[in-house]
Amino acid sequence: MSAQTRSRRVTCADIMKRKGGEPIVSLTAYDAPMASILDPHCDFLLVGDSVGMVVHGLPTTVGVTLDMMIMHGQAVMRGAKTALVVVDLPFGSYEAGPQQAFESASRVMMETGCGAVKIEAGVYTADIVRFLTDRGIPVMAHVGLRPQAVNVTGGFKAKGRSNDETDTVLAEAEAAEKAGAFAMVVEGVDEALAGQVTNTVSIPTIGIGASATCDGQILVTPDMLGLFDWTPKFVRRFGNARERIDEAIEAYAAAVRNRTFPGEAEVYRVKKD
Ligand SMILES: Nc1nc(=O)c2c([nH]1)NC[C@@H]1CN(c3ccc(C(=O)N[C@@H](CCC(=O)O)C(=O)O)cc3)CN21
Ligand SMILES: CC(C)C(=O)C(=O)O
Ligand SMILES: [Mg+2]
Repeated sequence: MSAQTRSRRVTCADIMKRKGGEPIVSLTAYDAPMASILDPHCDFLLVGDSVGMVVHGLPTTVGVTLDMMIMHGQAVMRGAKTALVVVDLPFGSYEAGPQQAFESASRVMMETGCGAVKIEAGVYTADIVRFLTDRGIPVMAHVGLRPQAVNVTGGFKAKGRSNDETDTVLAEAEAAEKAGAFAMVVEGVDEALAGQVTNTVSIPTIGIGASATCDGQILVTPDMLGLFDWTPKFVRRFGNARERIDEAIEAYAAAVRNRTFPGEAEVYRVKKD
């Protein structure tokens, strides 16, 4: 199913079928109006825990709560008509084990109506992925650079710098696939390693900073729109939202100051009865 011609919502099975086929297009979404703009262009929308950084101004994703994810998930579901919606499980809501993960993931599914959840997968999360999948919750894994582990890894560093690191990422990917994940995000890994992961697993890989070897791509929407000054290596700015917004605000401020706003067309002249 290609974008724009869809008569029903994209499913996890649709995404799985795209392995090795037409690249999967995805972006992050956090609110209803933006979701409605992204929807016709994307196969799936991710309600990423990056919301903490790009919407709430937190320094990392570690402070994001399950309630925040549910509230943004609900908003995105109201705007996204046909794209699959995937919601990130935030830090602290699944790592304790399958039971905790099921409680969090089932709340997300029930309260938002989204189609799948995503977890940052270490090898240890295989049990969690299996437990959720067996009980009706589709899981997207997230391997490589795992932002929720920033306090252990000491920074957002690309993976693949040593054989050890390469083996770990491959092991994470294979564990997630075997445990029943329907797709996986591969973040911040060396191009050769991304190709190795994509060739090894039978489920689609969605890259972010992981080269064109992946089966699809994702970016943080405000990054690709050019809303921020920061540009890590993997981001391409497809727009210049910051300048466009700045121009509009500047024009508004000038119009207020010189009293040309509100103008003739923008005032109420109501008849008295
Ligand atoms: N706005 C935003 N965009 C993202 O892509 C994003 C978030 N927030 N928050 C959650 C994670 C964190 N991510 C990040 C954050 C920083 C770098 C970064 O600074 N990378 C450097 C160093 C890379 C290296 O030396 O290995 C770079 O220059 O790319 C990478 C990924 C990706 N995710
Ligand atoms: C960068 C993507 C994959 C993500 O996990 C997020 O936006 O939180
Ligand atoms: Mg995330």
